Amino acid sequence: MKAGLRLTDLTLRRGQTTVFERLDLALTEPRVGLIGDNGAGKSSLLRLLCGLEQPQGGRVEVDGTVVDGTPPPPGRIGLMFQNPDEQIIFPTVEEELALGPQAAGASRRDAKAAAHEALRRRGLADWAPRAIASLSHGQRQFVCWLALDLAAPRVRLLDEPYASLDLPGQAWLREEIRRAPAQVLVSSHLLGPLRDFDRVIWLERGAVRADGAGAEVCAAYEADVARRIADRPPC
Ligand SMILES: Nc1ncnc2c1ncn2[C@@H]1O[C@H](COP(=O)(O)OP(=O)(O)OP(=O)(O)O)[C@@H](O)[C@H]1O
Repeated sequence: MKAGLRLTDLTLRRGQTTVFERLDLALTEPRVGLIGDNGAGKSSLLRLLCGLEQPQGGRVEVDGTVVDGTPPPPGRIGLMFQNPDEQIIFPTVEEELALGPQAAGASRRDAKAAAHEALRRRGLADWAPRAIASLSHGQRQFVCWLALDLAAPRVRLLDEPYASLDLPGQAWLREEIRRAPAQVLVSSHLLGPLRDFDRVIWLERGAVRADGAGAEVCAAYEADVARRIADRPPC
């Protein structure tokens, strides 16, 4: 079984909108960035990879197994949602963080202990009993990352993980991603954290516009955006 992600001849339509038409991609690098304008297809790609969306044509494979809509086994692939409220299901931080270890077979007690330890190591021990409803949007994003980290899937998909993080939070998450023992795909409008990735894919209306080293692809996208802004007719 070959480790990695593969999309073959993939077509996705939503109503009248064709999101992807016969897209082919093979992703084996440990860090892959996804960039592009709103609506380019970044979230759709991540949702296809974890089976939340089914294509009309083609195939999605994770580590050689076809994604067919049945839930993946614990430990294979996990998604950090763009909106934390779509991901978080429990009312308190410790319950949410205990979910991954429990799904992997830990007892309730051990899962809670793992949740507490993960928080303690990050200087957040007092978060354990907190109600999710009492956290800010950015703090909920922390919880989503920690939940994914405790679930420890081999592949981690992060959809706009920096969207609500302050500057210290962005630096914290960059470091967490750098150290994660997993393949990580990050969709982001914030380009800084992706520049040192081995591979960044620029999606444009569901097609690959550029694919290569992070620094080059991010610079090409920025130059294109600058051109488009310069070409805009004055208001
Ligand atoms: N629930 C939906 N129903 C119908 N069309 C949708 C839906 N969600 C997204 N789309 C369409 O699918 C296409 C891809 O959207 P997607 O959310 O994957 O883009 P994105 O690159 O993640 O955008 P953003 O940067 O705004 O998050 C767009 O044309 C969008 O309008």
